[in-house]
Amino acid sequence: MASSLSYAAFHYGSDSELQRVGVWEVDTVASEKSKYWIIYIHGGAWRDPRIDHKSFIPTIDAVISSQDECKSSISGFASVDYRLSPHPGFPQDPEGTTPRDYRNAFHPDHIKDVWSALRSLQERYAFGSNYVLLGHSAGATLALQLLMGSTALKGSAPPADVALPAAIVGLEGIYDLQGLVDRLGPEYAALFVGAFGDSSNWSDVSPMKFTKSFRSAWSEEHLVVLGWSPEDELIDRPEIEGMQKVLEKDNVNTLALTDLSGTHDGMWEDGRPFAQVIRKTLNHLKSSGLSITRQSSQIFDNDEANNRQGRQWRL
Ligand SMILES: N[C@@H](CC(=O)c1ccccc1NC=O)C(=O)O
Repeated sequence: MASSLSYAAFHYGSDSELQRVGVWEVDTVASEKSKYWIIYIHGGAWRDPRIDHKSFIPTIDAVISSQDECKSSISGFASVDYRLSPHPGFPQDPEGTTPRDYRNAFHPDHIKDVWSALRSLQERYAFGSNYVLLGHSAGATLALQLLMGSTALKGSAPPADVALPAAIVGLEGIYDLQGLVDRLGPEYAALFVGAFGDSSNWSDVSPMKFTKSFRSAWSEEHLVVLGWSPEDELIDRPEIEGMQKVLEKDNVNTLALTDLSGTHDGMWEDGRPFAQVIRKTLNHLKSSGLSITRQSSQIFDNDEANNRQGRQWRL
């Protein structure tokens, strides 16, 4: 399992204990063009201290224990931690907490950390753009924010020396903060205020509200995969379909996989649903001529309304 791979964690910054990445090497010597690193950004609404880089382990296990030959296209796995905002359910005593352990991040700290983590990984392993970047929930927001450049960095220029990925995979992603609050209720606003301040700041950080082109920063070889499960009790279908429309308007190669199974957090806890998405993404990258493909399932075999009962996250 992941324990059969060599694991190491290193820090890419010194302000916070959370400025670290975990790395599981598979075959990092071969730098063949056809091999990819698989890099994960966890979710937890920018604030949940219970979710960290190790939440990627079940997915790694599911990939390496499968018989699928996609394993031979993987150089290694990495999973990014980043500074978190305060969580009201897990208050910290500012007096008794060291600055390194104090969770008081505020936008753009989270996305700046993701850029720094990628730079550090690229310096160490020299994989350039040969990587697939997956993000779950708030991690999917962060992954797509890389394509938004200075808009998602409060006006600062993104680092010029960091290569963008060959593919971005958004899983159960948050793409429009205001839209989620409007559709699903004011509890969602509480998740976003701690990270971004009041709603006047939300459109700049919401990928679905990006007014420039998602294609302009990106090379010819590129792909966005949007994964979603109808059993997700926290993020609804319009969130994924809305993002898909924006990407397609910008002529981004987009693959929507809306028939995954599992609940919002159950998917990474299980690992197999995300492993399946990784397999499909690698196969898609390998297949020639990345033409725009749609694979959205139109089959509503789950009663979404039932799954929406008690839309409540665990505090
Ligand atoms: N467990 C989180 C909530 C959370 O992660 C979440 C809730 C609703 C919609 C998306 C969420 N996470 C995305 O990263 C918390 O307690 O803050």
